[in-house]
Amino acid sequence: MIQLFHVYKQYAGEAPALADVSLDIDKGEFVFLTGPSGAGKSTLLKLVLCAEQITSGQLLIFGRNVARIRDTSVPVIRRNMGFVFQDFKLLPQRTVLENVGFPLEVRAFSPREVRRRSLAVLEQVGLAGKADKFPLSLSGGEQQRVAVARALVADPPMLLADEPTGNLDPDMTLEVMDLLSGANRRGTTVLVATHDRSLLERYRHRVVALEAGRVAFDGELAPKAAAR
Ligand SMILES: Nc1ncnc2c1ncn2[C@@H]1O[C@H](COP(=O)(O)OP(=O)(O)OP(=O)(O)O)[C@@H](O)[C@H]1O
Repeated sequence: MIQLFHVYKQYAGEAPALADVSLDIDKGEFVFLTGPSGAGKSTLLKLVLCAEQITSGQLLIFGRNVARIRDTSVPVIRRNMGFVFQDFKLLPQRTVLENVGFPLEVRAFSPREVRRRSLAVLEQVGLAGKADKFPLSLSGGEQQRVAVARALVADPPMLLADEPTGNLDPDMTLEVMDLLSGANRRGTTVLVATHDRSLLERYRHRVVALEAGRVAFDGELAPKAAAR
């Protein structure tokens, strides 16, 4: 589903943000991307989201070489992805229901269908009662769940999340992780960047650890470390 071959990403600075990264993420996988601050996690997600371009190497997304992709094709690729950011990126002037329905609106679903599906996914994240509220009147955890609902509403084949639990307390963290795991069980490929080692140990998924832009580890944590 996502393949990187010897990918380098160099911003203006001297050291590359990603150096010689080769990875293969299959359909239906749940992958944690981890590593210290500055290791390149967000950069890798941005490349997959086509928000940044690789400097060299090859990146295939849904089998498509995106190094030579035209700007007009980017929305087509993104239509197959949901994303969750640490800072939520909710639209403050729109209600919770409207925020969640946004990905369906851009896909030209009828207003009735947008409402039906948005309410259903809000129910799933335990926020049906907040549908008519505005995001800023919600707690951080609730806003994050709205962001997850928005990412899931269109049932995307692929979900990307950058520190989706970074602002949450332990209970909310588990709730958000359970939502992501539920989507994965229904077939969505999930890629989550996180610093939080306890998540890696609690959820037995593939772990890709980056260090200074390079893959330092790729596999499952040893059973001893994976306290369940
Ligand atoms: N737009 C940019 N311009 C220049 N350098 C950048 C840019 N974005 C990231 N970098 C640099 O690239 C490197 C990797 O950054 P990145 O944000 O991908 O790391 P990260 O692992 O996500 O870190 P964090 O956990 O702190 O978010 C860092 O050295 C960072 O300073």
